[in-house]
Amino acid sequence: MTAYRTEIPPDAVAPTRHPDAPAPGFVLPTHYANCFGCGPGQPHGLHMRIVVGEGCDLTATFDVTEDHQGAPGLAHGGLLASALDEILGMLGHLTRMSCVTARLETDFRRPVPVGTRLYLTSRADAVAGRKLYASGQGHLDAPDGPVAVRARALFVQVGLEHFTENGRAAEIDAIGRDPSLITHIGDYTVNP
Ligand SMILES: CCCCC/C=C\C/C=C\C/C=C\C/C=C\CCCC(=O)SCCNC(=O)CCNC(=O)[C@H](O)C(C)(C)COP(=O)(O)OP(=O)(O)OC[C@H]1O[C@@H](n2cnc3c(N)ncnc32)[C@H](O)[C@@H]1OP(=O)(O)O
Repeated sequence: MTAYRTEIPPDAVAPTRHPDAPAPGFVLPTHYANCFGCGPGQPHGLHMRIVVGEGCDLTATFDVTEDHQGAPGLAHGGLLASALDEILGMLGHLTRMSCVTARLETDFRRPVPVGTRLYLTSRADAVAGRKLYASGQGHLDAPDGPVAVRARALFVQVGLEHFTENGRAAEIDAIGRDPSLITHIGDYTVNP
């Protein structure tokens, strides 16, 4: 079995913000209405609202509630990793790469109490062919608050067939009936 790593390879280049990437301040639309991370149609989801930054970077806030507990009054680590996965994966909107998470490394540096507002950031660090390397973190209660969680990730660009060939037929068929359930990379209105 391959021992995978997330180190940026020597042939990687700096990520390029696509000329048609949304402007700083733009709130990215959900990529799938039933996504656990950002979908409005997902009652148990995180409902993250992700905002485009000045470079190849994004920000979001995430309010930790009693629904997110792992230990009494503290956030579940896997759930915090999910929030980071979401804001990292959405970087593909800036580089115009439709990606899935191949690897996600998370450091939990401080406990995150219920009632915390986490200020999340992500940025694209490098691109090597289909591979997008990214990093992100979550600050406690203020954009410059203490770092509670941080992550490094590798995303791999995939075609539409990744979803159509692997997703359950019921959900794929539902998109066929209602294409507004998904937003493809680049398929949004910047100035509605
Ligand atoms: C009609 C329906 C359409 C629906 C579409 C709707 C929306 C989607 C569009 C955009 C998404 C937008 C935003 C995303 C927002 C949120 C983020 C959430 C994202 C997720 O939550 S997504 C779920 C979890 N995710 C998976 O479910 C992936 C399962 N997985 C696979 O599907 C394959 O594993 C895949 C595709 C990753 C690779 O497979 P593959 O066959 O295409 O390519 P291959 O294996 O050759 O890897 C290529 C190069 O990556 C290196 N590599 C691969 N894996 C590595 C690892 N772990 N560590 C280090 N390096 C790794 C290789 O070493 C090689 O490197 P090299 O080229 O240098 O040799």
